[in-house]
Amino acid sequence: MNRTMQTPSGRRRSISDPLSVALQPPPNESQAEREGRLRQENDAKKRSDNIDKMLRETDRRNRKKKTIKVLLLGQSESGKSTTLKQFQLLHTPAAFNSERIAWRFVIYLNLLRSVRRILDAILPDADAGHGGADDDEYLDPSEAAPILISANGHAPSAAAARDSGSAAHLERYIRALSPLFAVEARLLQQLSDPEDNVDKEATHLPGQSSAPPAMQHGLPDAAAGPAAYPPLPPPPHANEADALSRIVIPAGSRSLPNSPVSSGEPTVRTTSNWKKAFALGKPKSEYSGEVEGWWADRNDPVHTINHCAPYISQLWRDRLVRQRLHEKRIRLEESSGFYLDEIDRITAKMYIPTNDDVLRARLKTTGVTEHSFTLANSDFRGVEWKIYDVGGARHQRHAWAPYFDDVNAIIFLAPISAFDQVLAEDPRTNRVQDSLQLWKDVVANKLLGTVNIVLFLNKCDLLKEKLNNGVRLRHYISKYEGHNDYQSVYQYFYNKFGAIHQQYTPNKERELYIHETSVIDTRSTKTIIMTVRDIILQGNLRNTALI
Ligand SMILES: Nc1nc2c(ncn2[C@@H]2O[C@H](COP(=O)(O)OP(=O)(O)OP(=O)(O)O)[C@@H](O)[C@H]2O)c(=O)[nH]1
Ligand SMILES: [Mg+2]
Repeated sequence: MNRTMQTPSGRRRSISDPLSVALQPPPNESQAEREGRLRQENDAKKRSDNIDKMLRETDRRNRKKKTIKVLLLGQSESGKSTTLKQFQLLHTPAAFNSERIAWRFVIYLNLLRSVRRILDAILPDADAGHGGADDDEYLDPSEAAPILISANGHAPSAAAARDSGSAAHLERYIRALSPLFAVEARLLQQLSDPEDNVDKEATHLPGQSSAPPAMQHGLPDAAAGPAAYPPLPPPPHANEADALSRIVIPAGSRSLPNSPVSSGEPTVRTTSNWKKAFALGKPKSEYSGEVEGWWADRNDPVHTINHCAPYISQLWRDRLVRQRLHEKRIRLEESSGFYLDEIDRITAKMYIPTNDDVLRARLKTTGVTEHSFTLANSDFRGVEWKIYDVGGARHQRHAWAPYFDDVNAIIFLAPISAFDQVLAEDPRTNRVQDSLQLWKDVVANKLLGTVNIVLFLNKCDLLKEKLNNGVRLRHYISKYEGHNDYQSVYQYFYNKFGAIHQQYTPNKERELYIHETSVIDTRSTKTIIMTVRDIILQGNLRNTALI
């Protein structure tokens, strides 16, 4: 049976333990020896306690300073910035709210881009420039891939558009909406960084025209269209026409004024303080940071946009326009920054973007954006998170590598709805193919061998919609032999991305976490972000042997 003894530190030790035996006082210890020994033992205990305290303190300080760096990767339009917005909404809602009003301008630009896409499509003889050939959407990189959906090999029928009555009818929209081009040019100029915008081309705006004054204000020419078509609505506030731009499109014109950026996509350098520049006025509410009063400013773009709203609305609902878009296989509903179904709300004078509006706004990233936060209610209080959002277009990817050195986790976004689309920067490359290649490069990277990787198979909402609309995966991926329903297609992509990781990762121990996401959906994304946060934290702590 083991006996026990009490040490000076109060711990009980078994005397069968050799250390305990060695610590036992000599059997014939004198009183003086005993006092000396106890003094020594007490001193040793004090030193030991001090070391324990220092270690605890160092541990606490280390934890406090611990930073977890997460890199968002994926091709352009995969949803990286949208994911970052979701992190902001969850962790720094006050900052998100204070920036809300600045997004109004990006949303206007997105709306105007949709209008431009439609007008481009309905221009008289717009097919002429294409020589009436088969679909060649992918031949012109300036044709934004996310909007133009891949061809199915049939030449579009332009019979209806060649009808002269319908052409005149469609032309009237172009004239009625021409004031919007000046607004678009002005907003793009304000938002874009001229040094940074590689897409930039000369702004080309027609000068004053000899068109009748009514047309100069974008008012419809009632006599121009055949009676079979409903007349365009009268301007809602004719007295505001003065504030409208004077850019006009001459009748019969075959081109629109160029967008100041060739891709028509607003881009902003991440270092530029565009949100502040567009914040306008002083915040009114401490909670929302929302401001009021811009509608009193006659120069605010809302006046022109609001004035043109009924025409935009009619354009979007027009049977002939829809037919033209259908012939050209343009599905604006599936494109980024689509607001045409909510024109009245978006163009209202006192419009303030909702969370969903901000999440759906499209602003291409150049450079790198950093977002930091600490978790307030967590066992791991004091851990600082830094999320890095990068540009995903090909010419932006060189900026990723410097972050590989000390990143702790990667969230890779692959928009699997894009199986029928091509890259805007390279119209010969299918977007899912590009995602798979990029994924392979990331998972095979040796520098990232110990980094936690989370994969978001994103834009699942659009994937569902696309498959429901009858778009067939087999048409674009000939090897696919499964059914064309959502579950089968999702599983196919799940397996494909998973297999690449398994095959190419330099770290066979690494666990891969795959999530089915639609990152514009706040509720589901919030849950996913919280799960991912815990996975990353635990993985990282395990790596650094903190637990
Ligand atoms: N319907 C739908 N739209 C999405 C989803 N994720 C992102 N989007 C939209 O797609 C567009 C592009 O998303 P971004 O987050 O800007 O893409 P990005 O990866 O940051 O693109 P770059 O900055 O060019 O690298 C935005 O208009 C988003 O609102 C999604 O899951 N579903
Ligand atoms: Mg981005």
